[in-house]
Amino acid sequence: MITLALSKGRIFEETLPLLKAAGIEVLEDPEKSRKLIIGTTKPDVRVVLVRATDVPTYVQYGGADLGVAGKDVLLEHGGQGLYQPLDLKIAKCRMSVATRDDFDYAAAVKQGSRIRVATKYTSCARDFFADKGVHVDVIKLYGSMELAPLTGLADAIVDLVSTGSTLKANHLVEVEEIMKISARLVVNQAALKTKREPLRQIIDAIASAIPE
Ligand SMILES: Nc1ncnc2c1ncn2[C@@H]1O[C@H](COP(=O)(O)OP(=O)(O)OP(=O)(O)O)[C@@H](O)[C@H]1O
Ligand SMILES: O=P(O)(O)OC[C@H]1O[C@H](OP(=O)(O)OP(=O)(O)O)[C@H](O)[C@@H]1O
Repeated sequence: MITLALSKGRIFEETLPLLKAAGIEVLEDPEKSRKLIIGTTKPDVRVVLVRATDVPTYVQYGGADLGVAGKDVLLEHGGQGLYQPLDLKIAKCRMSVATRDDFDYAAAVKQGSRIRVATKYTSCARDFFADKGVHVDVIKLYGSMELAPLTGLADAIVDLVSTGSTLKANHLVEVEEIMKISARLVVNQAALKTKREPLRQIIDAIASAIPE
């Protein structure tokens, strides 16, 4: 049995066409069912539904043989025990710094002031500002980062941006891009040895279906 870990929502939706190219079709719609284990048209392949941030953990410890996770999630996890053979080029966005539109970020950075940064991505944020030589206090949040500068909790946030409409709706502006983000295929390193052939077949078929 091959177990694939996916998160509901955009990762699931955008992975479906890649799986289809590998001859794998999921038998149930996770938005309509409460099931966490879903069968596929391949009797020896099943999908487990986990939180996006839990995908690397499931694959690292062998709860799943492979999975799909955003680069953001993988960087925060650390990637230990994971083989990352493919950039799937799906769930594309960028990780950026954003502030209130009336906050002078350039001046704060230039003056060497200490900046308070709220984010779910504490490790990426720390690395980014350390490289720039900017002193920051990082505050860990689990969601609704946009609220932090509006309530005075922080001067800036590090969050994902795609169309920019979430920032705009909250009177925030993107002041610096940290990195481009897309989802990766991750594979358990031990499974790659014990289930070499079936995993190779899936990886190769997915590779040939990756969008340009
Ligand atoms: N607006 C976006 N556009 C494109 N891709 C995105 C966007 N937001 C997030 N992503 C990518 O999709 C992945 C999954 O995001 P999703 O919103 O489905 O889960 P989440 O709510 O962040 O996770 P969790 O449920 O663990 O909090 C992210 O890790 C990121 O790589
Ligand atoms: O630039 P935009 O196109 O507005 O996208 C950016 C938003 O997308 C993500 O949230 P998501 O929509 O996944 O909601 P979530 O908070 O449930 O993760 C991210 O956390 C931003 O808030």
